[in-house]
Amino acid sequence: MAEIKIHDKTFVPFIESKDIEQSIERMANTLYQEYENKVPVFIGVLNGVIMFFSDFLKYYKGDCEIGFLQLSSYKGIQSTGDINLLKDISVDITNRDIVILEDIIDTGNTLEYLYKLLEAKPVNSIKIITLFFKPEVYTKNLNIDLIGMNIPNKFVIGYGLDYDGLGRNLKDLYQLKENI
Ligand SMILES: O=P(O)(O)OC[C@H]1O[C@H](OP(=O)(O)OP(=O)(O)O)[C@H](O)[C@@H]1O
Ligand code: HPA
Repeated sequence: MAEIKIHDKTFVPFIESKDIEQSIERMANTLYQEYENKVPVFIGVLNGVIMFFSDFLKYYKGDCEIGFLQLSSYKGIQSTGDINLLKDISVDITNRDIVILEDIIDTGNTLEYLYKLLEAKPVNSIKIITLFFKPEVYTKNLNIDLIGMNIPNKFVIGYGLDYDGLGRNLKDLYQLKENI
């Protein structure tokens, strides 16, 4: 894996896809044990979740349904703190057991918005899971039910995550070089 340049920034290899997938397999098995006799609805938070969502489903052994919503708040490598709901939840979740899948929880601003959005919905239960988590910068007290990997506070791209629109199609995760 070599360094790559995207827009004005250089990124270095950080986590290989095979290690990411191992972590996802563990997450899928953990959830399967919890929902064995239920049919959960997995809701992906677009856009960043695309690869995680798809790989997670491949490893999940039970019956499940899916849906999506789309939120956006980043400009460059910074959270604007201003969350835009670009697409509301695409399926009826009334009385359902829902699991929200996030690709990354960083400041927690998006998670806080999600909690407020979901509070108003008549669901049976809610779990929030994330593939990547940055514990050093997470500022909220909100519960995260399952975390795939803790990562340091450095901007990452690849495996669905972007820097100003680019980099989502990289299969491995890369880290901003200037921060090292
Ligand atoms: O914890 P936070 O600091 O709020 O960051 C996490 C959020 O940021 C990214 O979304 P983004 O707004 O970049 O939209 P995208 O998924 O379309 O890239 C990511 O997919 C999370 O939803
Ligand atoms: N990379 C890409 N998108 C993000 C990040 C990150 O490190 N944190 C929050 N959204």
